[in-house]
Amino acid sequence: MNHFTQFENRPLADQLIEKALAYKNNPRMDISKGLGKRVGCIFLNPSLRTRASTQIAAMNLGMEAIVMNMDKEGWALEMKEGAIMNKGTVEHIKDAAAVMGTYFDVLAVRAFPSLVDKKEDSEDYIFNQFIKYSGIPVISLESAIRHPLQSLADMITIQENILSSTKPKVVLTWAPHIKAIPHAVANSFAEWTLGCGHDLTITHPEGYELDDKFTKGANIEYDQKKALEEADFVYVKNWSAFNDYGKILTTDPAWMLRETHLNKAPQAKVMHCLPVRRNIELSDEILDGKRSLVQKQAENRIYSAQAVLSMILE
Ligand SMILES: NCCC[C@H](NC(=O)CCC(=O)O)C(=O)O
Ligand SMILES: NC(=O)OP(=O)(O)O
Repeated sequence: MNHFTQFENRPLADQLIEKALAYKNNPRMDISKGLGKRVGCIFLNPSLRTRASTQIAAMNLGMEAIVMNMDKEGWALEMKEGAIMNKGTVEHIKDAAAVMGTYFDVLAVRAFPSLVDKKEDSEDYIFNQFIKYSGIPVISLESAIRHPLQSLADMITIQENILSSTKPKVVLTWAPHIKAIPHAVANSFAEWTLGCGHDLTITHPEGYELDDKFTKGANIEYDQKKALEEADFVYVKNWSAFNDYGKILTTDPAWMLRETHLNKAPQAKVMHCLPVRRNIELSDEILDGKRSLVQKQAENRIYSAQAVLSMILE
């Protein structure tokens, strides 16, 4: 594996899940694998889980992680080709990424979308500049359109919590939020869930259709109540509109998942990538109750990152 940016194929996903579970069982089994190697973790946006879990994963492999919060600690980066840099940006991505390529063996980058320029976001322009100019393997720590380390952790969590041998019914439900939120988590969750062969239903208010590049093969159901019937896993997430790009079309609180929504899904487990806006996206009763898998997902972020780093080191 060279870069890790998206779902590639089922055999690779299965291999990553298996590797992650082996590391979960024995986190330091490959403690010398990354000796003498460095991963640079570049954050253009805030993070708790991704930052800490990637560092722990690197440490478990004997690898050194250097974290740079570029939005606060680094020079403001210019991303535009041919820019005349007479304003706020200090250093061009060409120069900065090339330097990173000489300092690190692997680069890991978080670059959220603008939610303003649909074309640039859809091309994952900023993230791809790091690939283009660093010349080393790059891992996505959430780009404008995908969050593959989160999805890998989610697939591990689903696998650990499947009750029967039959195909689980997975439901991705939109939830209200006070801000315009990226599509990356929802896109990737759909991409990985479908890629791993699960049955996926997506429910959201009209106007919140995701890019169909990620949802082809899913059942789209606008009636949330109907969508949730007999669900085994319910993934709760807000995203802003994709068609009317970056807009908030509704904040209808009826879409916030509560226990009563799950009357017809007694076995349903509830997932969220965190951070979660309590009692806006998801109710306390669900987050603090028996259905919640959110802490297990967060824990699995370590092993998802460790499996990916390990495979890149090979
Ligand atoms: N990495 C996990 C989620 C990151 C981001 N959430 C946020 O920006 C939440 C911000 C807030 O709640 O104010 C998202 O959904 O893509
Ligand atoms: N789930 C997730 O990516 O969390 P952070 O934004 O805290 O890294």
